[in-house]
Amino acid sequence: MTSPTIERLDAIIVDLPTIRPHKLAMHTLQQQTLVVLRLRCSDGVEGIGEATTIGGLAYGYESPEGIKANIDAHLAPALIGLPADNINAAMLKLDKLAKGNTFAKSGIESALLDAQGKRLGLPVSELLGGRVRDSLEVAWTLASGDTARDIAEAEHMLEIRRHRVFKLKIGANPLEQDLQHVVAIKRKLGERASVRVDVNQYWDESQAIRACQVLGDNGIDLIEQPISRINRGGQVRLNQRSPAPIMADESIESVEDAFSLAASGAASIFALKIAKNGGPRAVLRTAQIAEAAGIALYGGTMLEGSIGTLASAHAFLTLRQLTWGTELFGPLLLTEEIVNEPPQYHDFQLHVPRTPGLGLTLDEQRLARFARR
Ligand SMILES: O=C(O)C[C@H]1C=CC(=O)O1
Ligand SMILES: [Mn+2]
Repeated sequence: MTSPTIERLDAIIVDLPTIRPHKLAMHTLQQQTLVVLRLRCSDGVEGIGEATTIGGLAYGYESPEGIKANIDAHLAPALIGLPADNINAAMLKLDKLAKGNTFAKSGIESALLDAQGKRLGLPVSELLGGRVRDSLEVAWTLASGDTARDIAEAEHMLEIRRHRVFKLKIGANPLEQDLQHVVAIKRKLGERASVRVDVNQYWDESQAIRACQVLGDNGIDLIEQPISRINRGGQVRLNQRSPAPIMADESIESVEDAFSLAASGAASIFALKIAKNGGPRAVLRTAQIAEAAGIALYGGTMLEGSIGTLASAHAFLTLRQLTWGTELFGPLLLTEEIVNEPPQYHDFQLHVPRTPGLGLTLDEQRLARFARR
């Protein structure tokens, strides 16, 4: 049997409004920009993928415009004519051709898996070896910038049984103000919710030493990326002395970073992100490193829309342990949807049906409406 070949790969930049401003230490999102990938194959099958980052170049080394330019000029031409059903061979060729570019590679790997799943009638989770769960706990990020508004938002999420785990974005304000904000929210929610913080690298070690102590003493369950990814020694020391566990996020820009962090003992939890590792298969390599090192796992997001969220979810469904759940809420932050099958969130979980591929089809009209011209 001859293999179908890859005929075309298009990268489309899509701008979608958010339900409210989303304040991170380095950037406030007023809208989110997705890069949607369409991979067309000679057997008529189309795979879709997504390569999305946060805040242009404020968060990571790739911007939406850069992702598209590199795909158009370098990655797409290298894929044309390759067998569409050999994902190992296609990704190997891209790894030889391009250093880094994990966001672009993640979108492409997702699209290849989606196409292969549709071709074989199998969900992506089954292509990845099989799921061990059908749904994932999903945390919500409180990032309105206002304590009272964040508390009201959390109460509403508990009431409608959508989220009971909350991640607070801090780091941009003076330290004392941030600590008061977090402690006030935890006091109000009490044992009804797990409250965690993400500092997005904004503290230095001297601030983090005290802040981690205060947060741990006040019932905060997890502290994400308190200091710079560059300060490896500081991360190791904090991981040893913080009463609340430390999670690595920005520190992981590749599977190799994950190995090096595990070897130096710099975190007890890893945030898994397909975009940072180079795709749903690549992120499972980081998960395996963590498992071997006794590091716990959390399913992270780059605030992707439905395509990137489902690509992540299919990988996370296959994990042996996912102690800290996920934050796959990206589609819920957007006011508009570009797929025909919006992801299903209820009872604190994202539920992933066993439909072929990622289980999504593009809503062509809405895609055309929001695509950047
Ligand atoms: O983890 C990050 O740093 C990025 C992202 C994930 C959730 C959220 O609100 O922002
Ligand atoms: Mn983070």
